Amino acid sequence: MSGGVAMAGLSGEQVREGLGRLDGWEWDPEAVLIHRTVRLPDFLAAVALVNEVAQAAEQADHHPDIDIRYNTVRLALSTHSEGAVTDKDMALAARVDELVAATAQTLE
Ligand SMILES: C[C@H](O)[C@H](O)[C@H]1CNC2=NC(N)=NC(=O)C2=N1
Repeated sequence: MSGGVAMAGLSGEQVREGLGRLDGWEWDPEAVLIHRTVRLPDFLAAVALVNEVAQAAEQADHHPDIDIRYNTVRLALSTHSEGAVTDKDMALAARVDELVAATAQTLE
């Protein structure tokens, strides 16, 4: 094998195991992604969270699909180059969880 980090798609069991260590993420095996939805007090708070996620994404060179609807942010992670959910998705999801946990206020 040449240099670089192997980034194999995770098995269903591995994805489930990973989700057990995350907060609020769900797996969509048909869409080949994991997703989490966060509700915030208002639109600007939603945009602020997305800005923090954007910084983390740039650092990781891994980028979620992001949907903002007023105060609700849906994040989806998949490794497009692999056509699979990988450890890169799990790692960024864990980072997102930290950012959400550090957010002043989230709504149920
Ligand atoms: C060159 C660069 O590393 C790739 O294009 C990265 C960028 N961000 C990415 N993000 C996601 N979610 N999947 C990818 O396969 C991916 N590829």
